[in-house]
Amino acid sequence: MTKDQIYSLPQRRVGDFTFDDAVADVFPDMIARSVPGYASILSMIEQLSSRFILPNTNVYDLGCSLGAATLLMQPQAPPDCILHAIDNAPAMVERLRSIVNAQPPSGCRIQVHEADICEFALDHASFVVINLTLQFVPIEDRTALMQSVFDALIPGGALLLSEKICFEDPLQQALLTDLHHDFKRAHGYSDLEIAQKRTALENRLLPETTDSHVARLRDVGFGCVAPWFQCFNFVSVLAVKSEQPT
Ligand SMILES: C[S@@+](CC[C@H](N)C(=O)[O-])C[C@H]1O[C@@H](n2cnc3c(N)ncnc32)[C@H](O)[C@@H]1O
Ligand SMILES: O=C(O)C(=O)C[C@]1(C(=O)O)C=C[C@@H](O)C=C1
Repeated sequence: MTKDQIYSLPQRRVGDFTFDDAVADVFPDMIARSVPGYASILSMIEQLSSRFILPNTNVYDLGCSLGAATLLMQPQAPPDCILHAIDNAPAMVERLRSIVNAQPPSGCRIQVHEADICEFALDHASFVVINLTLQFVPIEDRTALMQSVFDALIPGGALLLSEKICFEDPLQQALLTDLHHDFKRAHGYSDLEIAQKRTALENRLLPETTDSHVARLRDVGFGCVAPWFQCFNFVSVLAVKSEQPT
């Protein structure tokens, strides 16, 4: 795994964070050392996919990057499912296509799409994952996207949403941010790397509170909305569409 050193040298002007070739090359290392609980979330996506994915349905990984979640879900999916892995970063899509093409043919089909998840038509889905990606979608577009996920799900289908979050209480915000930075330091990032990446993400990654996410998911129609995981300022929520229309 190539080590993430993108922010290790001082930059005169830190530009906005983008999912370009440099990031895609180091992404597995970057995300593992930046998101506390990332491995646990992935492992639960694998477990949840075996429960929720049903035969002859679509499964979506929205903002799939290099397909970490997609590749864990594939063995859980019956062969007549189609697993759609969608990302709008060419650097991610190109690498994921090579990874998928290098796999021995087995399990359900994976279709990799280079597309904006806000414009992609979703249909007949049993399980949808949006892992650390809604945070990069403009806030004003998030409800429409969650509505399109809800509308595409079959009754009993589920959405797994993981996000970096913020807090209304300034003391909680400061403490959890500090703990996140301690986590990064403990995983080898310097204060310079932490500070420069923070600047790069400032206008790109717009976190909301857990309450805002839960309220939005309820508003678009989910009958059961269950935050099931939190580590510092990262949360994962499972939302299930009721079997009966409400
Ligand atoms: C933090 S990464 C997601 C990590 C990945 N889901 C995982 O579990 O490893 C965010 C990804 O979302 C993609 N992305 C951001 N906005 C998007 C959009 N509007 N449409 C499609 N992909 C988007 C980025 O290109 C990036 O690959
Ligand atoms: O490094 C951070 O502070 C993060 O917020 C981590 C985060 C994310 O949550 O998406 C940011 C950018 C990279 O895609 C990987 C992880």
